Amino acid sequence: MISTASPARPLVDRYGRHISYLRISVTDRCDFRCVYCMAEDMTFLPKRDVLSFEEIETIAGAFIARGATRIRLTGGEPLVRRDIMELVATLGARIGQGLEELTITTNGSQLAKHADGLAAAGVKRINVSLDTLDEARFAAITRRGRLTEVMDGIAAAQSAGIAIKINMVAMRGVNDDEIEPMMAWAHGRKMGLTLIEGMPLGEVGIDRVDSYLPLRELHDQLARRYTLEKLSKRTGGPARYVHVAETGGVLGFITPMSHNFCESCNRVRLTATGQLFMCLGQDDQVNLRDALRTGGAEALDAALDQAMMLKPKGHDFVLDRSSTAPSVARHMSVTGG
Ligand SMILES: Nc1nc2c(ncn2[C@@H]2O[C@H](COP(=O)(O)OP(=O)(O)OP(=O)(O)O)[C@@H](O)[C@H]2O)c(=O)[nH]1
Ligand SMILES: C[S@@+](CC[C@H](N)C(=O)[O-])C[C@H]1O[C@@H](n2cnc3c(N)ncnc32)[C@H](O)[C@@H]1O
Ligand code: SF4
Ligand code: SF4
Repeated sequence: MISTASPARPLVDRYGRHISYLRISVTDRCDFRCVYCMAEDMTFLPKRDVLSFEEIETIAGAFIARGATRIRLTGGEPLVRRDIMELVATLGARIGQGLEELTITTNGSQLAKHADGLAAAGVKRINVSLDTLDEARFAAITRRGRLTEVMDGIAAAQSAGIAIKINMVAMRGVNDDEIEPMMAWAHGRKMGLTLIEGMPLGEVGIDRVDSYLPLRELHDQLARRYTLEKLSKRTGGPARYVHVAETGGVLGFITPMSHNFCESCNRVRLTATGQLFMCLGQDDQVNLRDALRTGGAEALDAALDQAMMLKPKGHDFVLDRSSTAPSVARHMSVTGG
């Protein structure tokens, strides 16, 4: 059951930033092992510690009561969690009752079977992660995935009327030769494309320094070949968008490494086991599962206040040869990106 008992006090951190966006990692498990996200051998969170759907709904309800208007389900791969559509349906029922948007970030592998259910629950747009259009390269980057399944998933979501943004982690020497083809492909199918700079989280399968591609540089290169018109459009996320006159599509840039966007941060992240991380790039956390299990709605509300006091100003990502360890030890799959 979703709690509505909390007082309607907005969530504002020490720096005056309003937190209106909750990202929920429903599982840290995944059917892929993308080289920039996970290691080949991963130790996952113990299943017994994972929040039940009822607990996730209660926590989501507490956020909505405190002014959160957007929820994104992520992971790991959110669509591999058993019975995930039950959670999607319950959260979707909150749309229009405080919640303005429910969405999901997915690798697309299970999308074909869930696209209609997502649309029926009120999901209007989703982000699908795809770094290449080449089958062999796709298999190498994901270490597991089959490109045709993702393509089928994308087609099913489009048929269900869901708008799609493609997320592509841009990596020098891995997929940088595919940026223009990916843009033509996505824009030709009425999908947005957002390029992402790799972030140093967790020990993984690539050399992050060698593969780092500064997107400012890339933007300037593209600007010599295309007419890039800056858009004021913001989704509440860190991406900056341009309209590409030649393709008629939208291109986004997420640049945590080359341009820090933390001053306008509006989000926090709940892990599958109920830890609330206040920043993707820091370790500050509050245990909402313990608060909920031991103290109920009141303790949960107090834990949200504590979280606002602990939210850091921003990340301290470092990417150079002098720092061999990743800036943050946990993998992206724990907090869901
Ligand atoms: N550093 C940083 N990166 C983020 C943040 N939010 C999302 N990202 C990264 O952006 C990439 C795309 O994330 P998505 O889950 O698709 O979300 P989004 O692009 O914020 O989605 P929109 O709501 O459509 O703007 C991932 O690699 C995330 O790790 C953030 O607050 N800080
Ligand atoms: C962690 S995944 C979780 C959701 C889903 N499994 C997917 O891949 O879309 C969320 C996003 O984070 C991105 N990501 C993962 N590791 C990253 C890293 N180290 N740096 C930048 N983006 C990363 C992925 O490409 C994906 O777009
Ligand atoms: S990026 Fe997404 S699909 Fe790839 S390993 Fe991480 S969680 Fe799985
Ligand atoms: S790095 Fe942290 S503070 Fe910066 S935008 Fe991301 S979550 Fe917010």
